[in-house]
Amino acid sequence: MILTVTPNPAVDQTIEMDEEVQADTVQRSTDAQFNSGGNGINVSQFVSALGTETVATGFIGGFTGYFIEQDLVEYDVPTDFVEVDGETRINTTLLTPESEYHINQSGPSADRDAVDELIETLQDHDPSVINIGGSLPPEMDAADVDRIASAGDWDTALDVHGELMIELDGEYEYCKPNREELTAATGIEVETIDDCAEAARQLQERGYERVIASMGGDGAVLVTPEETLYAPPLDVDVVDTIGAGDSMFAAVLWAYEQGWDDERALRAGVATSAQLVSVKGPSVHELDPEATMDEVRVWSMRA
Ligand SMILES: Nc1ncnc2c1ncn2[C@@H]1O[C@H](COP(=O)(O)OP(=O)(O)O)[C@@H](O)[C@H]1O
Ligand SMILES: O=P(O)(O)OC[C@H]1O[C@](O)(COP(=O)(O)O)[C@@H](O)[C@@H]1O
Repeated sequence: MILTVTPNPAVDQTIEMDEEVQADTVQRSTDAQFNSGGNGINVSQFVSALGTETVATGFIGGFTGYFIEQDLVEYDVPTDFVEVDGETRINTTLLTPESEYHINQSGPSADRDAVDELIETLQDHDPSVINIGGSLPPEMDAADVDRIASAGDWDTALDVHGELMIELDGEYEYCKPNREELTAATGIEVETIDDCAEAARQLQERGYERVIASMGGDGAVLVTPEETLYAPPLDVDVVDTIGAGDSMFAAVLWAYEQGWDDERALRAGVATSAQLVSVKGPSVHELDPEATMDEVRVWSMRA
């Protein structure tokens, strides 16, 4: 079972406007919606859409935390969050004709006792894989992440900020940095596929067994202990790329969970993310990588 840990979940509020933002005047939105968010939660939604068992955990609080629990019922995602004081954050995205504005709150604190309670929750579920995704709340640090990863007989998959990736001391089975995270973790400006492979290999040397490094519309590189693979994206009409990386990671973990090899896991990740970017928003109830994964081309790169 793939269990996800979202240390700092969010209610994502998306507001659309048909004009640019101006100071000192009241403006009106044309559309607005709320979704539950945070990388781990997104991964659980995609794992569920792939038809596999999952549980979403992490820290929640207040009415916004309640919203997330209720919203996940809609997606058939069982939850087992640890409650903390304060309100789960609201992250606001403002879409105007010319620009996107993002304001992410810091969220309520999670102290050592809360992390201990979370570890007990994970142990009760006995997952085969845990996915830890997104930023850390106030008071939680890299040592807490190492502690969670080593508290059970599970594989740990990470999708956290690049700066945090290099503060960790534990051994991790999977990570999925995007371009910015690769640069933050290694200092390498990722422009070419070779840059991406080099940055991913450097991360692997720091204790990440398999690195799934994604480059948006330029595809993805998978570095394993044996080889380096590259796959370009599928040629699809892109509606938006919200949740692309989370859908890719969910599918790769899902594929490994089924015993698939590296090449098939990468194909599944590329096919699933292509399906997601072809529809509006990150909310899907069903994903079917097997319908298109044979169209994904995979090259072996020289190590
Ligand atoms: N414009 C695009 N066209 C086709 N596929 C895309 C596009 N953007 C993203 N993808 C797919 O989603 C994967 C993850 O996207 P990326 O933007 O790198 O992740 P993140 O959301 O973590 O930043 C890519 O490797 C690719 O397979
Ligand atoms: O934890 P952070 O870095 O503040 O980011 C949280 C935000 O990232 C998201 O998980 C989206 O992730 P992506 O930017 O990778 O698509 C939102 O749902 C959430 O509001």
